[in-house]
Amino acid sequence: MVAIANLQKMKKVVVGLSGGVDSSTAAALLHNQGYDVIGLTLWLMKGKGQCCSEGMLDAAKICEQLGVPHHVVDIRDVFQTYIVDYLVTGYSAGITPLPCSQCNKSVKFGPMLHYAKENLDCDKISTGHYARINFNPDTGRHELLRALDRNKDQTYFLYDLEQDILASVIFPLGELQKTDTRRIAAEHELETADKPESQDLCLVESNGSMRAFLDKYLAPKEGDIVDIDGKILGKHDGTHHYTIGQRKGLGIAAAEPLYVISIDAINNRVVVGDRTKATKPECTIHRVNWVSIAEPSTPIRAEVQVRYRSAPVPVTVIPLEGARAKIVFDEPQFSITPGQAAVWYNGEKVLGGGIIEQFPS
Ligand SMILES: Nc1ncnc2c1ncn2[C@@H]1O[C@H](COP(=O)(O)OP(=O)(O)OP(=O)(O)O)[C@@H](O)[C@H]1O
Repeated sequence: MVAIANLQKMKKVVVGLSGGVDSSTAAALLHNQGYDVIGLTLWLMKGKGQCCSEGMLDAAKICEQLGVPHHVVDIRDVFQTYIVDYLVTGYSAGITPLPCSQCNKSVKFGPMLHYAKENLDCDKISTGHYARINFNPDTGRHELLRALDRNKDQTYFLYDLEQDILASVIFPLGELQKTDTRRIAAEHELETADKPESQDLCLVESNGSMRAFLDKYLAPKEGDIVDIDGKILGKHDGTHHYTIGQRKGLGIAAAEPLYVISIDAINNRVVVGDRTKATKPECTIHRVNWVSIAEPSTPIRAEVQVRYRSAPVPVTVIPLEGARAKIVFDEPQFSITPGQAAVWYNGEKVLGGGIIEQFPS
């Protein structure tokens, strides 16, 4: 009897439902596999209104279709602190923060697992992310691997998940192509089967643009656009409207294309220069999380991605004290942006990642 009770407990899973096709299909697949599925929708954004309630309603419909319970948890305050405040503080300090990895760690997976354990006596959670997890018995670590659908792979946003979370997560879509997901959703006649893709950044989706979102929190503040020698070339209306490597929207006529090469929020200046000035041979990383391997004691070779859609490039990663690392690129790289994540891989395996630090001025 004890063994059967344990088996039943093992099979329970809380599935994070956004109301989109990916999480709906993840729930349907787990339900088919005999899991005792419980749907959970996190209410994330303040003032988002209809868009959020549509997601919750669609999630509720999926749970009704599958005949499983649906819970909604209000964590708008957590989202406000970890995402909205984080973005506003970061942009005002002259960096370009990446909210998604932070959202996954602190807003989604952490609170979901906490709620599942505390309220539902359940220690497994699942989402519709495209990624894979493999337990390596030799190292005792849960490895994070790229999705088989490389175009949908979301490991860049998941590098910050720690071992205790990875041990509790199931990614049912990691081995599927997106076309398979749509087909399975249609076969199950899921309400969400034909729902359009959501945008990469939910805040942008609900505000029209990142600029519109930031303008709600940060007042315009006119300042100078200067070259590397401090010569004034134009005016800007707030350093938070700019990002490293940006070329469009500078409003400066010049013989050669100019790019943002640094953002000096303290002196309210945006510094521009030609493309060569926007390349860097190395950068330092903080808040490093080693994922599939333990922190090494010596430098390692890897391929790093410095933006979600950027191609991985060969590097040496040098571990530093205090959850930091230095990355030395084999070839200098364009547009290394403080605040964005650098995630390093060995083939399909995520070795580690962290946040790019500001460059010394
Ligand atoms: N508000 C939410 N509540 C619970 N889980 C969520 C929520 N938003 C996202 N998730 C989970 O995180 C996963 C990835 O979210 P993302 O925002 O990247 O959406 P997506 O890839 O378009 O997936 P979907 O099609 O399910 O919306 C979702 O598949 C879902 O499992």
